[in-house]
Amino acid sequence: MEVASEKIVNRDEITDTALSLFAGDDSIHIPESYIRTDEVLADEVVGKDEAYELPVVDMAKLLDPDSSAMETDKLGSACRHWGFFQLTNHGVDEAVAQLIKDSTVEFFSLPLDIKNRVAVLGKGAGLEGYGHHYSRGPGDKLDWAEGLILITQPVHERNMKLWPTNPPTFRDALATYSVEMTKLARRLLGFMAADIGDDKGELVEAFTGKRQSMAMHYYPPCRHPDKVMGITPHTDGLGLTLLLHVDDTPGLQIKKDGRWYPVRPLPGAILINIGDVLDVLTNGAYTSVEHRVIPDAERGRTTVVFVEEGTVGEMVTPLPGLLKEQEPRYKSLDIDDYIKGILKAIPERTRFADTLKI
Ligand SMILES: O=C(O)CCC(=O)C(=O)O
Ligand SMILES: [Fe+2]
Repeated sequence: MEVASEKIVNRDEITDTALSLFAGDDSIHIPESYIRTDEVLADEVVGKDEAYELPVVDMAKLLDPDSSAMETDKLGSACRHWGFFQLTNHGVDEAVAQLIKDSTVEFFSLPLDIKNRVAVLGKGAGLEGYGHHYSRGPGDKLDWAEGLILITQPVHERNMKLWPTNPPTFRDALATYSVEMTKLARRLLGFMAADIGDDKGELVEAFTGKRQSMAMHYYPPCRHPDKVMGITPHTDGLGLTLLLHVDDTPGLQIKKDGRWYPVRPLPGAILINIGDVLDVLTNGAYTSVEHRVIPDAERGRTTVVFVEEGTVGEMVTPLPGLLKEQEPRYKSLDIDDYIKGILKAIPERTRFADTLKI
């Protein structure tokens, strides 16, 4: 992402000390830079004595003419009220999903010097590569995780110096998985379009041929999960996010009405969440949801996240077709300026899309 080279977002490298810490070395105290107890405990986590259900959408029911309308309503309701859902029967090629899962696990288990061959290139050099997740205030706090972020589409924007060659399957896994996710996103967007009343294909068009990126995360277990954050609370700044759980370790929490709801990964499901840009494209009908990760006390957790951008031409804007019957709730902005805006907003922990609200 060329525009990402603005000197504003920082990703710290993973050091030997960080890895020993993550490996649970008792002789190392958790450094202050990882301690965020106040923030972790600030808002209530729903659970223990309260039953709750989070949205699940079934792709097989969306595709079946007998159940499609009802399931589309369910999809719409999840996108409007929760901004996320777990998608079952999604039809993703199992071998392709397995390849990216295995390659990711293998990558994170490699010695640090090999992983650091694709390390983040340092302050101001862009968001891609292996390292800590980008720092999102307060101060210089670090997330309890290793991450690898890469642009996957368009092909000419791939930064091959940062695409791991170890394990040898990784590059192929990334390329084939991104194709598979593109197909799935297309399909889902078609049902979202039906739900919001976009009968001109504008929503699918907005995502066709646009930039895509992937983030692989490994959240090591932490014996003090009330002290550290696996990923700082945020909304996804771009369009649509599709998340694959590599294991069944819990950790992701979704915020609704001021409380955190832990997600229990459904075996084989893909988790979908609405990013800020999709909120804008739907003129505020869909909600981008705040989420965070708290590491598990016992088990590591690995995820593979695919993100797709969406624009009308080059613009982040409500879909023109929707504005025939609705007043715009967001101003329009060129995607390059929008990305500059979100990069500036990341360390400030603000949601740049809010500045476009009318
Ligand atoms: O790994 C997860 O559960 C969440 C990752 C995430 O929020 C992101 O990559 O934006
Ligand atoms: Fe996210």
